[in-house]
Amino acid sequence: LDKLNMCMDGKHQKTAPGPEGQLFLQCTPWRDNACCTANTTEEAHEDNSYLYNFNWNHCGAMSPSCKRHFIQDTCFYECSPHLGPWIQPVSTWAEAPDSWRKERVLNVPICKDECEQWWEDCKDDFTCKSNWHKGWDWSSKVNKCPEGSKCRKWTEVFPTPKSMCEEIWSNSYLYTTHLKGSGRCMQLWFSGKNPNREVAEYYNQAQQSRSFLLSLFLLFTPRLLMLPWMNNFIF
Ligand SMILES: Nc1nc(=O)c2nc(CNc3ccc(C(=O)N[C@@H](CCC(=O)O)C(=O)O)cc3)cnc2[nH]1
Repeated sequence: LDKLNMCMDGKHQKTAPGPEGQLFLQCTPWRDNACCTANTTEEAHEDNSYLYNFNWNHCGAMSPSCKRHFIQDTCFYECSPHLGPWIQPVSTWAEAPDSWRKERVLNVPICKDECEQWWEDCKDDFTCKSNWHKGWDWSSKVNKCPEGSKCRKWTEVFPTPKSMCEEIWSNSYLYTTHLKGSGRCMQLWFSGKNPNREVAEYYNQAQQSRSFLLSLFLLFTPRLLMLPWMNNFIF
């Protein structure tokens, strides 16, 4: 399994990444190597698309400047072949019955400048919820604000860019202080060669050396000495 070139077992992703000739508009940067199909990328540009029947306009029409970021997020989420280091199994018993996907991404390091631009462009919009994954009223075909959550100013629901990027998709993203082009954060926007491969390489290395050090530690530390520390996990 190649963590640097794979697709998550989500709702719409392909089983393996590969070239796609005809990706649509904002998703075209992924055409050389993508986890999405052409159809998915067309849907990504629609309101209430069949992808998730998700209604961006749940508190009045979302502004075009804001919506383009959500379209780009959808392209990134559906098409990225370099999310391997952040893919996690969805444990149906611990989390809510999250049956619409088998895997998710957790803490993908998003570039500070992209997150801030996204938030700036949505500042004058409205929403009723900070987590858009859960708790909607689905009694009609699309999501509506549930009873008791009123539409509020974007900046009231999300006081900072960090709060928006991290909360909106249940910590899919981790806000960083790195800038696009640094090779230390994932970019939703790019043209030409996908800059996220080397970012995935960097974080994959870091994860591997951390788990190597942990295994050394476990190998050489007598279990009895660890008992007091193990109490942390029992109490
Ligand atoms: N970056 C990124 N990360 C994501 O995880 C992501 N996820 C979606 C998918 N969005 C959604 C939103 C709501 C429901 C939904 O059906 N919510 C139900 C609960 C479903 C369940 O937990 O089983 C609800 O209660 O509202 C599904 C997918 C779209 N873009 C993303 N973009």
